[in-house]
Amino acid sequence: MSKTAMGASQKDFESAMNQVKLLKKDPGNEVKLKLYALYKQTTEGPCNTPRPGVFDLINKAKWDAWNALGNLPKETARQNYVDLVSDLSSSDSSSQVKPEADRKQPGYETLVVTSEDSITKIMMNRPAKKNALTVQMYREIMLALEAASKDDSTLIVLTGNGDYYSSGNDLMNFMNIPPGEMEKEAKNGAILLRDFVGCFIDFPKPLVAVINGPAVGISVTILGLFDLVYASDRATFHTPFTHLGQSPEGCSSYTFPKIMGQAKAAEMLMFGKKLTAREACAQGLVTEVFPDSTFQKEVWTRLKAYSKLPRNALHISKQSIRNLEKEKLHAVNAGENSVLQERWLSDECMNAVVSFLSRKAKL
Ligand SMILES: CCCCC/C=C/C(=O)SCCNC(=O)CCNC(=O)[C@H](O)C(C)(C)COP(=O)(O)OP(=O)(O)OC[C@H]1O[C@@H](n2cnc3c(N)ncnc32)[C@H](O)[C@@H]1OP(=O)(O)O
Repeated sequence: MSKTAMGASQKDFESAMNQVKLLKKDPGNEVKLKLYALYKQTTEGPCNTPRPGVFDLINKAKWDAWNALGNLPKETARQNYVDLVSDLSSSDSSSQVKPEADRKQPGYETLVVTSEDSITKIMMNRPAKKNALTVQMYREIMLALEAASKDDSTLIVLTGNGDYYSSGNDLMNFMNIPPGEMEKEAKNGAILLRDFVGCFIDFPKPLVAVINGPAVGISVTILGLFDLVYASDRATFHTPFTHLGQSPEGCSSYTFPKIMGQAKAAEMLMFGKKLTAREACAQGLVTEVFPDSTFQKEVWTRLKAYSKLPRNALHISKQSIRNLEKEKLHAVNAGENSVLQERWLSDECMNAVVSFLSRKAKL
C-alpha cells in the first residue's frame, strides 16, 4: 500500500529527488536502477528509446530497468518513486556507523589489517558485497602483503568479514568502460591480475587462508598458493569460469590438477562444480574443516600456537618449498592472464556480465 495516502504530487516527487541527493549511505546499484527507471517512467512514460548496444553495459542495465516497468502509469511510478525514497531516507538516518569502521587501520579502505601475537591478519571488508574484489581491493591486498612481508609477523592470514569469504572478482570491474577502451582495459586488468597473483607466488612467509564462508572465483583459485587453508563447514568453493565465459587464473590450471588430480580439477575448473568444505578437504584443497560454531575459536587457537614456532626456520622451510616451483608458477600466471585478456573481450564473457547485472535490474 502506498505511504502517501492522497497520492504523490509533483511537489512530493521533486522533494524526493532532492532527498536522494542527501542520502549518506550508497543504496546500491539495484536500488539506483530502480530509482532511475521510476524517474524515467514518471517523467517520460513507458520506455521509448532503442536498446543500447552490447558493450554499453551501464546504459543497457538502465534501459532494461526502465523497460521492465512496461506500461506502468506515470502517477503510479511517481508514487513508487516517492515511497522508495521515503524508505531509503528512514533507513539512512537510522543506520549506525559500522563498528568495524572504528577498528580499521589507516591506509586501507577495503580491508581491516591488524597485527597481534605475531600474526598479521588481512580481512577483506566489503561484507555487503560479499567481499567482491574491486580494483582498489586487489591493490590494497598487494600493499598489505608487501607490508606484511617486511613486518615482524610469523604468519599472515587472509580472511573475510561477514557471511562470505569472497565472491571473487567484482563484476562491476567490467562496467564503465567506454566501447573504444575495452582492449586497453583488458590489458590493464591482465597486468593487475599478474601482479596480484605474483604477490602470492613470491610471498616469503607462511600464508594461511581462514575461509569463514563461501568462496568464489579468484578467491578459490589462489588457495593453491597458500600454505594452510582452514575452512568453516559453511564454506563452499566455486569456480564458475565457463559459465562466465572466462578461464582459470591464480595458477589453478597448474596447482589444482597437482593438488586434486586431473579429473577433479577439470570438474571444478571447467564444469564449475561447487565443492562443500568437506569435499574440498577430501580433495586436498583445504587443510582442515571446523564446525562453524567453533570455527574462529579453534582456528585462532591453532594459529597462535603455530605463530610461536621458530620464525626463521618456518620462513626458510616455506621458501625452500616454494623456490622449487617459483619460475614455473610465474610462467603459468603469465599464460593464464594472456588467455583471460582475450576472454574478457569475448561475447561469452560480456553476456555473462550483462546477465548478472540484468538480474540486479529486475524490478
Ligand atoms: C581484474 C582481475 C580479474 C580476475 C578474474 C577473476 C575472476 C573471478 O573471480 S570469477 C567469479 C566472479 N564472481 C561471481 O561470478 C559471483 C557473482 N555473485 C553472485 O553470484 C552472487 O552475488 C553470490 C552467489 C555471490 C551471492 O548471492 P546472494 O547471497 O543472493 O547475494 P547477492 O547476490 O544479493 O549479493 C549481495 C550484494 O553483493 C553484490 N555482489 C556479490 N558478488 C558480487 C560480485 N562478484 N561482483 C559484483 N557484485 C557482487 C550483489 O550484486 C549484491 O549487491 P546489491 O544488489 O547492490 O546489494
